[in-house]
Amino acid sequence: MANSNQLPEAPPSGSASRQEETLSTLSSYLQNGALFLDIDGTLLDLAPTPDEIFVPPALPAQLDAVSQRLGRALALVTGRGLTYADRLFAPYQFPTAGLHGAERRSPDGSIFKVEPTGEFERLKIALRAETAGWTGIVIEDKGAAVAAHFRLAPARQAELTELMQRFLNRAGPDWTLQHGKMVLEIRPARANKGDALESFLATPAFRGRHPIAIGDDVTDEAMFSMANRLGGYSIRVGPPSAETAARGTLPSAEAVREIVARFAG
Ligand SMILES: O=P(O)(O)OC[C@H]1O[C@H](O[C@H]2O[C@H](CO)[C@@H](O)[C@H](O)[C@H]2O)[C@H](O)[C@@H](O)[C@@H]1O
Ligand SMILES: [Mg+2]
Repeated sequence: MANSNQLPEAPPSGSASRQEETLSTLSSYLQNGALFLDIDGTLLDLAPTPDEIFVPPALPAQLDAVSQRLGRALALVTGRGLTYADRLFAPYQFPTAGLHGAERRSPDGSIFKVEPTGEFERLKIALRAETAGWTGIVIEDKGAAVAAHFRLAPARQAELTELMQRFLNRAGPDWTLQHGKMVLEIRPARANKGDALESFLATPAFRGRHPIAIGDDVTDEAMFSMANRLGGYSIRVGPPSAETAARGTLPSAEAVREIVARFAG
């Protein structure tokens, strides 16, 4: 799988009109839409490390207002763990898929979480120990997944990829290596963001609505394809890219937040 940072990008010409087209298509889909929102890089600006993200104070209530306008057909679909995602938008709680689709809180409030095995706990400790002297590498423990971030040490990408591949082999076939923005993650292989979107769409508040998936990274491609397949719309946040299943484009998380604020009323 290609690293999102290496995706070839389409020439910038015409990007303004593509954004206008995206906004007008989005507003028509929102009439009877169900929103599936990625968090990092889509709702929130990327930060140097996972815990340095900033949640604009107005955003949680605005998301709740949008959810209400959509008859509660709004879900967060993220690589973060479920508990972490909840903390970001407290006191509001949305239907959420965490760990790239492996964890879920369904609209009825029922929770499916993946508990890390003892062996996986030992693997995380070993990974931490092995990278302890690697200045700038940040290990993020997400329970049943673990991320190794190289945003602060980009020169280490190749050796970190090799190391994570070795740890993936040790973890076994129930896990997969997820590439992301300056990050490599070992995560449960059993689900992806597309599966999460499909299963939310089968629940009463979402059923019969047009799915709209908004994301910024490789992991969101599964959700873009699923939204397209189910008669919906998909938007990639970032510079226009030739290699995405997304049909629309928005330049930044700030642009997504502006739409959220406007639609919240
Ligand atoms: O699916 P998402 O909601 O976009 O989550 C994907 C990963 O996001 C986080 O990492 C990314 O954001 C960090 C904070 O801005 C940034 O420092 C890092 O370089 C990015 O890769 C998060 O830490 C991961 O657990 C998520 O899987
Ligand atoms: Mg993202």
